[in-house]
Amino acid sequence: MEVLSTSEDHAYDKDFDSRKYLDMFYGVDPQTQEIDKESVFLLKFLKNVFSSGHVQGDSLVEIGAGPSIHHILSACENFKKIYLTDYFEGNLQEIEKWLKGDREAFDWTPYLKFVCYIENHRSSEEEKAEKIRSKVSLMKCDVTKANPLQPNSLPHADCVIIAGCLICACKKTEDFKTAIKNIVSLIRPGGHLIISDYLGATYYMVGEAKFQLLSLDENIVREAVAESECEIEEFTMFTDFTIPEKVFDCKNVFCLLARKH
Ligand SMILES: C[S@@+](CC[C@H](N)C(=O)[O-])C[C@H]1O[C@@H](n2cnc3c(N)ncnc32)[C@H](O)[C@@H]1O
Repeated sequence: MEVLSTSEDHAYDKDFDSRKYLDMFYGVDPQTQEIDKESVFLLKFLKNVFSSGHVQGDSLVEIGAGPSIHHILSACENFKKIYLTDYFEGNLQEIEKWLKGDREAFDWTPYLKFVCYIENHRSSEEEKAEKIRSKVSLMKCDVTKANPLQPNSLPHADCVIIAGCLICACKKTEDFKTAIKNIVSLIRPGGHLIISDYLGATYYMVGEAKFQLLSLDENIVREAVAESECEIEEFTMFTDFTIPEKVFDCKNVFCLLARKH
């Protein structure tokens, strides 16, 4: 049975299967252990940002991290504390399994290996995993709230990452713009915002459940970032997808780095 969902009716609490999501979008061929081209694009972008030396500090917050840890594989070298946050408790529990070294946890080894390789082995896979385990705290979030971390709060962060979340959480362009303002309120002046998301996508599947997406274009993204007191420093796009259209009708994925005034 197909369930068509938006985050408005709390679809992510009801229908999102964290483990199925990981297996579908981040599982690798057991023989080759190769990660997909889109993840390669994103991890190289993040490696370049964090090895540049100008995006670092005390704390980094990832908003809407889902059940995944791969967006902080390079960032873990540059921050003392990292907060991985998501709307759905089940996603945080999935990350917790990995942090605790649970045998049932998703295996991020191919991603750790790849990032160590592109970073010229400045840390070993084990050292990187240990850094993440010692620095990460988990927290609930909701990008529709003026303080997305409510009822919690944190000192202003040096950097916030949000990837593949806003087109799931927002129904209209106006919601998208408001959500970006909410997220930017977590960043200190001069701190950085990293966004990665999809353009022109309208749905994706996790098992039998179908999730609606907000179809964005580049202009809306640029406008929303400009209206949130941030200036875009880098904007890059990837189009060579291998994901079947019946699973995810994505057209382009972008990554951007912006600095808060
Ligand atoms: C497609 S998943 C992306 C997860 C992860 N960032 C990744 O790239 O694999 C979308 C995520 O958005 C989260 N989400 C949905 N509505 C949200 C909201 N209002 N606030 C914060 N996160 C939300 C979901 O719980 C889910 O983890």
